[in-house]
Amino acid sequence: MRYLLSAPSHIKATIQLPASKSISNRALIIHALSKGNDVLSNLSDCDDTKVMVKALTEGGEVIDILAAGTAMRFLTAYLSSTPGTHIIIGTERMQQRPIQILVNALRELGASIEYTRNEGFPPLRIEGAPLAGNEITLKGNVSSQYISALLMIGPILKNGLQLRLTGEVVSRPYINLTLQLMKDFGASARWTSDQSISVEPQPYRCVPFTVESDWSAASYWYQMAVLSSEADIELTGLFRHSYQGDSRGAEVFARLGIETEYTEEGIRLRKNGSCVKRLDEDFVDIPDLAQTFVVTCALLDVPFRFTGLQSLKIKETDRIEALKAEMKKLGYVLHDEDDSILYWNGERIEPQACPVIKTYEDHRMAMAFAPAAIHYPTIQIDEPQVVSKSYPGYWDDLRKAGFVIEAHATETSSRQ
Ligand SMILES: O=C(O)C1=C[C@@H](OP(=O)(O)O)[C@@H](O)[C@H](O)C1
Ligand SMILES: C=C(OP(=O)(O)O)C(=O)O
Repeated sequence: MRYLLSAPSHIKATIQLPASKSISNRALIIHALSKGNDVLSNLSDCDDTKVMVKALTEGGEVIDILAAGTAMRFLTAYLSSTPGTHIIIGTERMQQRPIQILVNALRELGASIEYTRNEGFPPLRIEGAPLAGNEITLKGNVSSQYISALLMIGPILKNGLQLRLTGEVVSRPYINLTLQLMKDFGASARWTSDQSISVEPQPYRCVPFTVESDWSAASYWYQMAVLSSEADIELTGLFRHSYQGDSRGAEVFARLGIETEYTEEGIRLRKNGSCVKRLDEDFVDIPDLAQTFVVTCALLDVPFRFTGLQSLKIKETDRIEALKAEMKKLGYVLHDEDDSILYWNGERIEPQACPVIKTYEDHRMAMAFAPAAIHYPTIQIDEPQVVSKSYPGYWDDLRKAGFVIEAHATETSSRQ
């Protein structure tokens, strides 16, 4: 299936954003480890959280986490440290996303984990048992999810846990998010230096907890606000003092002319028309916003150089290659360097007359390219259902904001 999108001439909407999947999935693991009955409110209803809920409530010998990186990594640590034998599987892409750094660290703690297919990649066969804590050294420059996964089991390990991270730590705000949630649930965990974290062997306490809305999802609404000639958008469920690193998106969008006003319910976006001439930004802390800003800057005709993108190659798809290929369809020639930098100096070619944007089973390709309909009225988004990984209501929310969405069957979808 494909969606042909027609954007409204001006956007006025109040949108209840989905809950953060990163917070939901951490709260679920910690809640399971705290063995209490307190309620988690506003859990996400996205695919990545649904698979986590199912794994923790139904268990079962084979656990399929589909495309959820957080579920794969967090459950690997959780299942290793709790009794029971499980095989954890995922999509074809998940079988190409590395997990060796986490598996090796868990094995050092005494975990019993086997690769059932390819060394270093899921699926995994895990025999869970209580683990004893230790001091572990691991790479911090591949995925922060390995570190978050280990940290969350830290309080239940006999001697707690000391982690020493090597290399440039990527996605550091996600590690801080983990530490913050652990503290909210009564754990004692903290950075002891720039590259070391210590967790005390002190059990979690179960507390009622409300999940904040998703700041990564908010970024697509900022994008619509900045690309459209007039916009009045309110996003509800975001907190003024957010735990989420992607709330920094508000500061970056301020440089493109969007002001953020905090309200009782969330935030309101206003255009002020002042925009930088070029944007240079390091994305090492905010990798999930890279697609949003690549599409936005190009369409605003703002040349850019984005660094710190080294984790993009191992996400839902190789996002560096996907961005280059799909932006070319819209007439923008992007360049990459060292697998970690994307830049655009203003180079243009003739855009395709009716571009069909491939989404590569990556929700963020669909969500970041949809706002481009404001400038490209013939744009189509292929396999739009991919958004359910983090934001199942995305297309309904676009309709609410005045977009008209026409579904077209494609050969593959009409055969299904
Ligand atoms: O811990 C998390 O919730 C996440 C960490 C980041 O991954 P990496 O640490 O692999 O960069 C981010 O891209 C992902 O969407 C969610
Ligand atoms: C990278 C992402 O997710 P994950 O790694 O959890 O699959 C994402 O949501 O952009």
